[in-house]
Amino acid sequence: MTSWRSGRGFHPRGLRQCWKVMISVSSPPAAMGFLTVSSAVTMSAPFFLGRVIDTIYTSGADTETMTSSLTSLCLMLTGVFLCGGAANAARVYLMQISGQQIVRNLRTSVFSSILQQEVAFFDKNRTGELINRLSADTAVVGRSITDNLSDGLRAVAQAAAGVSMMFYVSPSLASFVLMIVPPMAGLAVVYGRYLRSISKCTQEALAQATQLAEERISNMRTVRAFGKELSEVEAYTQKADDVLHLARKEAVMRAGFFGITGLSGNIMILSVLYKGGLLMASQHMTVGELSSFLMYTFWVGISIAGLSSFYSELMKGFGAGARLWELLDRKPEFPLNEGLVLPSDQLKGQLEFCNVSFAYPTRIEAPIFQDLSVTVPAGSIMAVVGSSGSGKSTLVSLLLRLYDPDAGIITIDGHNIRDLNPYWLRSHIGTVSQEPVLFSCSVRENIAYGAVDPSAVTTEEVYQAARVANAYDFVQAFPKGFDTVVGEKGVLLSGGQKQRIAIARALLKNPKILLLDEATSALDAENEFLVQEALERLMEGRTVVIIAHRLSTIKNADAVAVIDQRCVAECGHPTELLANRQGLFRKLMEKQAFLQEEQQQVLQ
Ligand SMILES: Nc1ncnc2c1ncn2[C@@H]1O[C@H](COP(=O)(O)OP(=O)(O)OP(=O)(O)O)[C@@H](O)[C@H]1O
Repeated sequence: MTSWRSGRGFHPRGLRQCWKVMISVSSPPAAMGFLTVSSAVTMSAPFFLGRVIDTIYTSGADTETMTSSLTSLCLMLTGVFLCGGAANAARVYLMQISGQQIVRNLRTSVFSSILQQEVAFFDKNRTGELINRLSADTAVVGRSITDNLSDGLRAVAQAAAGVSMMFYVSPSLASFVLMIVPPMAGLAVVYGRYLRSISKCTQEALAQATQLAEERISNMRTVRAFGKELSEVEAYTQKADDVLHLARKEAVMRAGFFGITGLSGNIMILSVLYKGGLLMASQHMTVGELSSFLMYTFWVGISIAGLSSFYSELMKGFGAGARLWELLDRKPEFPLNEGLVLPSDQLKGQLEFCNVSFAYPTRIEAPIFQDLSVTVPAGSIMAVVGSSGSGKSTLVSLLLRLYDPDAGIITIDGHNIRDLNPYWLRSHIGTVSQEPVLFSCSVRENIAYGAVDPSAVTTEEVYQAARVANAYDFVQAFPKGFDTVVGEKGVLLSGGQKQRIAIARALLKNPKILLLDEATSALDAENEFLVQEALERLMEGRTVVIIAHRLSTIKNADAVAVIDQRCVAECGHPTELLANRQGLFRKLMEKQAFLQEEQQQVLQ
């Protein structure tokens, strides 16, 4: 965990982001108006109340004059107070609404910023941490610049008005009493800095706890299978203890700070009574003026306490916000929607890797490819084979431009994919992975997800894609048909069913290029036949790169690329490669045939 002492002064980037968030909402100007009215009313009250007291004292025995002055003053004050109450209610309402708008804008900006980042960013940042930033950090920042801001501004306005009125009523008493303000302000700054750094550490500790919980809950089946529930609770408790430890430190500081501010407030009142009493005795102050002054002292004391709390909340927000500003300011390595857009109807789909070298950014010391070259002619099927970990899936990731090669280029119809608009590029590439990911929504929505604009997809188009993918019958057999919700990651479906929904999704996209990762896990004979048939229909008329695990798929390919030692070791028609007895492909196939034979024997 980072040290809580690491906090520094205001960061201009934080202030800039804060300002952007603030100006993204519309109601603050009106709220400011109501704030001014309600503060003016509140701060005029002590002055008029002093007048009422002086009226009572100076009218002597003339009860009639006193009654009429008192009545008119009280009626006027009631009217002013009513206006003040209404203005205050309007201020609170508008600030609450602005607050919610700010949190909403902050959340959508952070979510959008996360989704714009390149895939390598997600290799380095853990999901739980990002979710924590989106939910917890935005809430802390939002609270600190919204609910808190309204009360803080009110405190500023009231403290300023109160101090001015104190000088107006008695300049000498005001100068005496306000000597306490500079040391208190110094204390508040020190306290604020402490809070900001500790808040940053608290958010980091919370993020680690969320990360652990998120990972374990989403992989609950594994936790259960290994019987690790208790040890996982223990691990989570340790993370929660880290948060508690920081909260204790914050509580000690908070207690000290608020104890000192409370004491200072009382000392201020006592000083006013002492010095004011002396001024009254020397006829330099009336009883009404002393009463007004005392009330202003109260208000200023309350406002200063409000200001300290505003400042400390703001500092907590800055602490939590440090991680958010980083994310909001982060520019993705490659923008999603810039670059060349080719006429889609002229796209043929020829793929070429030219001397590609690549290492994952998180493991630059272990290159996956070195000078890898291979060509996939338009409309052909290229099967990619190789031992586990040789880089077959990496090849697919590079084609999708999830990562950029460190050297060499990848082209589509002769165009370097780095020059192409990534949205356009991906709209022409369909993928079906080994374990297709479905979202927790209906089958219909999952299939329509493949289209550029899912809302424009008709029911008939969804049905047609499902029919071609051999998914229509089993989906219709569900009680809610295509409206059946498939559960998180499609957990309510079997492996073969998920595959066929994913094929329907790819069909709806109608891509020119298809990247397939054949399922390694054995499906039952019927499912395998249905999936295979659906895949064959999907592949028709497209350029296909398939990470192949089955002999049948490999035999039907136009060419096979064998990946070994970080490059394409052999490439050619499967029968040609099989003919080479010393070849790598032949050895791989012999191994696979041997494994299949063993499998058959076990089944018999
Ligand atoms: N995101 C990543 N960050 C760092 N290294 C990775 C990442 N993804 C894969 N690797 C590493 O890259 C190498 C190639 O992985 P890849 O998944 O491409 O192999 P594969 O041939 O598809 O394997 P398999 O047949 O087992 O699926 C492996 O050593 C793997 O550990």
